[in-house]
Amino acid sequence: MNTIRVTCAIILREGKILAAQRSETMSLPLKWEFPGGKINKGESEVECLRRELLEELNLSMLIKGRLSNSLFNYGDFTVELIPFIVDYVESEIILHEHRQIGWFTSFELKDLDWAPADVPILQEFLDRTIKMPL
Ligand SMILES: Nc1nc2c([nH]c(=O)n2[C@H]2C[C@H](O)[C@@H](COP(=O)(O)OP(=O)(O)OP(=O)(O)O)O2)c(=O)[nH]1
Repeated sequence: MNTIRVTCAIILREGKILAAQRSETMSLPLKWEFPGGKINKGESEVECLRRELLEELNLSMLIKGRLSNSLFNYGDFTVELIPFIVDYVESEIILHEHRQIGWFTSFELKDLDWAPADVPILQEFLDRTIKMPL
């Protein structure tokens, strides 16, 4: 089975978390996700995340930690989603691909319609923030 490796960022800013909604024309249309993207050949996970955040949102980042990878089989392919927790670095966010972004509390995040591969990651993140609030 074809597995694609995808990094993504849980971006924190003053107790809120950035989530991005995929556009109508992307795969998984209108699903919410953590921004990021596919790892290119020869690229490290961190290099990939840095590049994708700049390309998609014009955003710089400061890595704080990681969560567990999530494997999800979408039928034609499997995604291995590789999540990092990052601090927001002041910059003007410019949307290049997404329909919209929002800053949400942990509580609000649960109500979004997530890409399936994100669900275990969101759960692990929420479990952590209950033990150690943002
Ligand atoms: N960036 C990102 N992608 C995710 C998440 N959850 C999830 O299932 N995905 C999937 C969607 C895509 O199939 C793939 C990421 O690809 P991408 O964002 O670099 O590329 P793309 O939308 O152009 O994908 P595609 O049109 O080539 O299918 O991982 C997530 O939280 N963030």
